[in-house]
Amino acid sequence: MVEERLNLEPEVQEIFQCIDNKRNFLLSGGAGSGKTYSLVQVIRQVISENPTAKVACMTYTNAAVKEIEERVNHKNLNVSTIYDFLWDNIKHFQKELKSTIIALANDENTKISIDEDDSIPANYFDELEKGIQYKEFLKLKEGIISHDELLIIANHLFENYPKLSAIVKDKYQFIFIDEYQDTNSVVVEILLNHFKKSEKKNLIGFFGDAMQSIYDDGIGNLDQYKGNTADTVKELKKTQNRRSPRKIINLANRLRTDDIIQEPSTDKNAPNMLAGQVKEGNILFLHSHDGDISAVKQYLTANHKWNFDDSKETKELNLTHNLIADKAGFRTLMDIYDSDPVIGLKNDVLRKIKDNKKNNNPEIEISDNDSFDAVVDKFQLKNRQRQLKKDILLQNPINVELYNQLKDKPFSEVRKIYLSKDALIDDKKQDEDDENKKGSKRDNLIKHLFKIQSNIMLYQVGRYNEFLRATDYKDKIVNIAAKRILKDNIESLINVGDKTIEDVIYDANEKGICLVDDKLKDFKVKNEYLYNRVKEVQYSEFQKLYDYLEGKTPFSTQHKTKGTEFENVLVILDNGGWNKYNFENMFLNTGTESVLERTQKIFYVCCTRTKENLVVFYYNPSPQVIAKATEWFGQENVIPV
Ligand SMILES: Nc1ncnc2c1ncn2[C@@H]1O[C@H](COP(=O)(O)OP(=O)(O)OP(=O)(O)O)[C@@H](O)[C@H]1O
Repeated sequence: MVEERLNLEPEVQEIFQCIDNKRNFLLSGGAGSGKTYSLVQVIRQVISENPTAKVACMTYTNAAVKEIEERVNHKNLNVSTIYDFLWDNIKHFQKELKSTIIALANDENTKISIDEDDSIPANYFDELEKGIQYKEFLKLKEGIISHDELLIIANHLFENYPKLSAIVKDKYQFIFIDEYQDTNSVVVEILLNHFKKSEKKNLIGFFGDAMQSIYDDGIGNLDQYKGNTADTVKELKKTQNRRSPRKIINLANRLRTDDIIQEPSTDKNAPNMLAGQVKEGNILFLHSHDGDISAVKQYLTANHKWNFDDSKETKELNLTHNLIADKAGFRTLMDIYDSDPVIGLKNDVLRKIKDNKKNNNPEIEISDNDSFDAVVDKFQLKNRQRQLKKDILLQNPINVELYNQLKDKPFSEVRKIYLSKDALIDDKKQDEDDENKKGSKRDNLIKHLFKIQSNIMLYQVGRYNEFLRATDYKDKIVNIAAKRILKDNIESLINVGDKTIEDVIYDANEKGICLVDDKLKDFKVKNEYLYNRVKEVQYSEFQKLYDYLEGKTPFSTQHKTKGTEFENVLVILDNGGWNKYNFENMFLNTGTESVLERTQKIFYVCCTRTKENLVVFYYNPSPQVIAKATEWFGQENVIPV
């Protein structure tokens, strides 16, 4: 055996046995078992043993990307998201890409469709200047594909052109996938089935935990690929836990629904050990009849010395961004992007048009000259109480103002207005330097505001060199006088008081700190309605959103917390009529199988983030829920607030 391997964890040594035998493998382990840690060890050792081999590593969470990039920085390692990996490997095959898209668009059984009356001719994309592109939005007519199409197209390409698999296998002798459970099944199909169409050899390793598959489009588990023969995936299991104290590990073991039972690690230096002993930790189940979470936080601050200002070590986990918007102070912006009433009515009309088509109902004629208002009147949409939706909408004076902005515009224009909260709260960072990488779904207005705020923040915290690199002012600092002007300018920008977003955009532009660029100008023209709404909001509200997305508040959604760990974790269980989650049913182990499973998994993910203290808050639990909580948390730990 290679000598250095003897210093590695036993499971990592087993992985190298698989590698020696050219077997694809899966490292499974509960939360905190150190899978990410093992992944890093594997990458390092692979690079050390194969100095000329290229290694691809795909992962999801920012935390994991950061951890991997920080710990293994090597020219032969390529860390990326799965989407970027696929795109990087197919983008040069433009001829195949074009014919694949056209074939898929002409096939009625696929989701790829180009909005044309006739079937798509083979030369449809021949004139594209930039060829097929991959961006955060979809415009198939112009050859732009997005997320969902990328998967379908890549799957088709790898299935039909074995040379593609050969090229990727030649390029990367090792491909590792972190958090495999949330990988789309198409990706696994490409890697494990289509790759076989080429004789070339490479090795694929998966890392993850089936109990932490929390996205519906993920594969969930690799059960159909696991096995003991050479062409299957060999599963190796980690059972030790290095993150959490004993009480958390015991609770987590109860929550798991598979056969993995964790035990504290035997490693005396593990983070969950103190003087050679595993820490005990604390678990509490708090409940109240009024659902007042500030009372819960006061209780924890007063009785357990929690500090909610310490956003690095103390987190309150809520199910959705919407539940956080009020607490973190960005409600107006959230409402603009997520629940605009006029765009809601427009979407209802579009849905009705689609339904009519599907059900072969008589179509309502819409002419090119029809205004939005005329179309709304033609449809006469009603709510469940048989009241006209338009009338209900116009009862509110604010809505009247919004409606008036759009009512006389052509329907053909209004129908294209698309608002999504992803454009506001997507927390994937945009790497401005890398044009090929599809980054954040944030729109160009929000990206511009982020740029302004980053400038302000860098200056405020004294990171002057980074500030000078980031600000648009950088070219003009030729002497001390110029420096002084810059200082005055940024300082006057920092005092945003009750200025609106538009005031600050103009200020930052005038003072040369962050110039209004073409992207923003273009955004204003193309998204006039949205821009007009956002520009009126106070800039200080955007600052609160910025802090939230940068992890500087105590709040996180339950999904985004995957892969992270904190000293103190407060999990808010809200039974607010979700159709996909039901916490009562989870405690009672009843209800629809898929909802139960989804809820069990998200709860498992939340509880296992804890390095020290876990508190679960449940609003108005039934006696049965209390009984179960007593069994899980212990009588003394179930406390009314
Ligand atoms: N061999 C090791 N030696 C020292 N510390 C380790 C080791 N393995 C893991 N750790 C530490 O234990 C903690 C949990 O590890 P890690 O985050 O890799 O777990 P994970 O299995 O990826 O968890 P999750 O499934 O929750 O993402 C981390 O703080 C990590 O740094």
